[in-house]
Amino acid sequence: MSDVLEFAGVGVRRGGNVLLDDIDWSVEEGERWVVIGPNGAGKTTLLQIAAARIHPTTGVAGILGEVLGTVDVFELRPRIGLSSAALAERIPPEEMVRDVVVTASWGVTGRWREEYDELDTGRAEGLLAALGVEHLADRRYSTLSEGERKRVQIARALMTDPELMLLDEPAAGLDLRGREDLVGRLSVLAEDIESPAMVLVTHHVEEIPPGFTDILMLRDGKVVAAGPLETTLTGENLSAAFDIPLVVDRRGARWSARAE
Ligand SMILES: Nc1ncnc2c1ncn2[C@@H]1O[C@H](COP(=O)(O)OP(=O)(O)OP(=O)(O)O)[C@@H](O)[C@H]1O
Repeated sequence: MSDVLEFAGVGVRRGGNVLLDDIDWSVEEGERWVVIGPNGAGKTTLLQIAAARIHPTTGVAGILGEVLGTVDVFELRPRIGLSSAALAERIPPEEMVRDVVVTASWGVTGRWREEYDELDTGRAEGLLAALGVEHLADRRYSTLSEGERKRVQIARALMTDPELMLLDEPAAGLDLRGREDLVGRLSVLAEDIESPAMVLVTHHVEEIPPGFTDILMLRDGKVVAAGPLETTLTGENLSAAFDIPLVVDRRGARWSARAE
């Protein structure tokens, strides 16, 4: 079994809808994957399985050497760092930024009566510094800009020193400067061999940080293409994923796409 993720025939159904259909996918240690596809393709559903938040209806999902359904998810989840809009919505607006990060070590959002030792608080502050937002540690989360919030969410996802890092549309809602700043920071993380395996969901190839290695393209819950970025991120594959003729360009380690 693959070290990080090993999906075999994974499918998800809700009511009469097929959200994911027969997905085979494996992620090895050290890999950094982009998951791309149009609205409704199944990207978030796929990430929710990888995060051990939902179970597949069919097939087998291996996560960090365990098989989902045969393992206590509460032991598995701290090994996975997750940053998503759904998780961000659960952060209490009045929470102090430092606490938004430190509470990840208990797997909760919202500080209550837990005791955190200096080591935890020190780690949270170090992660805020690594993301360039240490000066915001004593601010309330609700007072941050969207770009600042995104960076705090990533610091939180790293708090438990995860073996797998999942980022669902981290650049959504950011302006150009915010996007470029975030892409640069994610690139530093991606190029660090100490970083966990990473999976980043996006709609835009412009948001792929340098250092990412592979891409999975989804459409209508199915895999259109999967493999190394250099050979898989082609106009032909992206056109098939988005169902319009697209041209893909690469300049250095950055990608762009436009209609043909
Ligand atoms: N509980 C549910 N019941 C029925 N359909 C659902 C349910 N949850 C999601 N879906 C549908 O499944 C499809 C895939 O959803 P998902 O959120 O995984 O797509 P996505 O690729 O992340 O989309 P987006 O890019 O818009 O965020 C969508 O058509 C969505 O409406």
